[in-house]
Amino acid sequence: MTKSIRIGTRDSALALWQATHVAEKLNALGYTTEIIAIKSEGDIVLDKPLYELGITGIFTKTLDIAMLQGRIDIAVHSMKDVPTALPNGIIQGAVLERASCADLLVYNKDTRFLETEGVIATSSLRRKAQWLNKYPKHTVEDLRGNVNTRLQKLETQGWNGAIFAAAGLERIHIKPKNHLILDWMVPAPAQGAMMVVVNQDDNYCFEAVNQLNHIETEICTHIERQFLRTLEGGCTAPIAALAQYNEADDSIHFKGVLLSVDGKEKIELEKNVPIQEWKKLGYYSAKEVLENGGTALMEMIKQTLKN
Ligand SMILES: NCc1[nH]cc(CCC(=O)O)c1CC(=O)O
Repeated sequence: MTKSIRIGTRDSALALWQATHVAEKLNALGYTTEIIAIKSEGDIVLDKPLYELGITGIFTKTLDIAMLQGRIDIAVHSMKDVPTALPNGIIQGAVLERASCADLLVYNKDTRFLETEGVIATSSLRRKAQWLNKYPKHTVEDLRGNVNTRLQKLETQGWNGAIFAAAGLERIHIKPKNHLILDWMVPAPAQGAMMVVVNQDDNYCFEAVNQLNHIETEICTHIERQFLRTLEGGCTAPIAALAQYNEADDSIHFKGVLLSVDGKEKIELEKNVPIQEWKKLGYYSAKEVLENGGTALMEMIKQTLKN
């Protein structure tokens, strides 16, 4: 029996690229596919920073509903936008091989402002906190919308620059001349990876998409998301994490960071462990951060974000 696999996606250029990428891979395996673009509320509600809306799954909510209603069979997400707890009835079918996980600064004129004072734009708590930690004299302004909207605003607003995920720009073939890879900034958990989700009891689609799973990326993103979930306990906070597999000695290198919203406080952790310990690495790393002042810092973050 063959059926056409209906691939749900948001309708931004980046999301459509990602869905098409998955469709092509499934087609190459002999599956028939169809892309269904659905407008997500994440693109519509723009009058408040996302964290103020108190919704962690703002980018994924609409597709989750469409899937639970049977309007689509699978959904393709930027994995960093997927809440660590999936809705009931929806499971992870595949994690695709990670592209670049780096953040990059697109600047307006030149980078001389880095040495002095400057204004950069981002809506990400993680990017803002890390930026202010490194450049305490700078100001960070809020900037939301999809990648194209954000680039347009950068041209007109008089900011010195704005921060983007390298993977997002690469996928839609945007290569701003004025850019700087922020190699010191720790990425969001699962940045640069894509997740395909399926209905829990849809064996046909699970079997199809699971063939696209990249085990190394699955393990590394599992560690990063477990770190996030253990630290946050359901609230949003400036958290960064990166796990990297080292083939030479079959080990995982992990880096995790928790910062205050103003970037003044930072708790960092870095470790190298044998691959065999991957399953609980995110959990133990988060516990270590919590014990080293992280519990108090999380409390402070909650208070700050309430106002
Ligand atoms: N929240 C928006 C979002 N979600 C995923 C990406 C880019 C692709 C990725 O990081 O996997 C972006 C854009 C950005 O952060 O600049």
